Amino acid sequence: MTSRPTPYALRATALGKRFGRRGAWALRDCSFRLPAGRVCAVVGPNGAGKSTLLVLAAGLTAPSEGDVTVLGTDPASARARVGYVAQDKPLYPQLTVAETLRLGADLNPGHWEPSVAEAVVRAGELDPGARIRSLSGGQRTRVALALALGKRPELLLLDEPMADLDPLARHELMGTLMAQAAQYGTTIVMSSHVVAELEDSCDHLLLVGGGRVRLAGEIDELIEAHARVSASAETADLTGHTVVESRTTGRQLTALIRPDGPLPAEWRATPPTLEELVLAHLRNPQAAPLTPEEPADRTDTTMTADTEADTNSDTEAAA
Ligand SMILES: Nc1ncnc2c1ncn2[C@@H]1O[C@H](COP(=O)(O)OP(=O)(O)OP(=O)(O)O)[C@@H](O)[C@H]1O
Repeated sequence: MTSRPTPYALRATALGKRFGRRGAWALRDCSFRLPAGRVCAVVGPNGAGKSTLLVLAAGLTAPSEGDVTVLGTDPASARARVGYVAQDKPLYPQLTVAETLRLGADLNPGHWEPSVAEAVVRAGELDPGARIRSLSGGQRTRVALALALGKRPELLLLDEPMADLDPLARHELMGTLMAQAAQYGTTIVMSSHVVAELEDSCDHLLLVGGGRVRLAGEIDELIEAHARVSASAETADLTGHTVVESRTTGRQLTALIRPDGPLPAEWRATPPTLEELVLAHLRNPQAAPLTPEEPADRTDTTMTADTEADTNSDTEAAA
């Protein structure tokens, strides 16, 4: 299988999903572009639409409106090149660990790397003969990640992958994911509620709130676009700047803003941490979103004819 490099691993345009004809929108008017090779954090409150976005990207459900392009093609055609680990890590409980990995090999002919999957399982000291039903939640997560990584995907979609792992396992598996991204240029998209944990490993952010994208872009650029300021409440005037959050305590005004030009020298301004940036936007859902402009060219649809849908795509259980 050959394909020309695609500039975007994921691209959503006015993407929306509602469950049932009269159901509420789980995701709406969602537009963003994720360049290939990035490690992207998807954050947002419970029910924000993070899992829905990943399910749409994995091609397991169809959008109600708009569209999503995965590795330059439609999600169903990209499935053989995508690893997806769902939040509840579905696996076959009656299979052993070794049988599960063999199933991964059977479902991914031509692009299965047994040594990668086996190394992930071995690092958790899992008995290959143990049945999945006998494993703890964290151990199942490890097997699900082994399946996804063994597939040597170009894009990994991980829904809260670290949620039930102990701190050591988190550290070790995050290291494995980062090594995979660095060595093979794998794009990783992972949802998480632990923002502080993402700061060192992720370079791109998607903040979803109320079913919409609130922040999207490179983390460095998003941080650079904001400032934490403190100034005299009597004289400071925030007019003209985009105010995400502001608070007055006594004579002191503190705010998180998106400056529109140079700030007065007497203001104290520091860049926010990723956690401060995310929390300020979550606390203030009315704050103006910051997402990249849509470029004029749409150069991500560059697949060659030999990248047709792979009919050997995996089952939901072993995706
Ligand atoms: N299969 C479904 N049928 C009906 N409603 C659904 C379905 N899946 C999700 N929803 C609804 O869509 C909205 C977004 O849910 P989603 O699971 O995408 O949020 P999330 O950001 O992943 O939340 P969490 O952080 O709690 O995992 C919620 O209101 C949820 O109830």
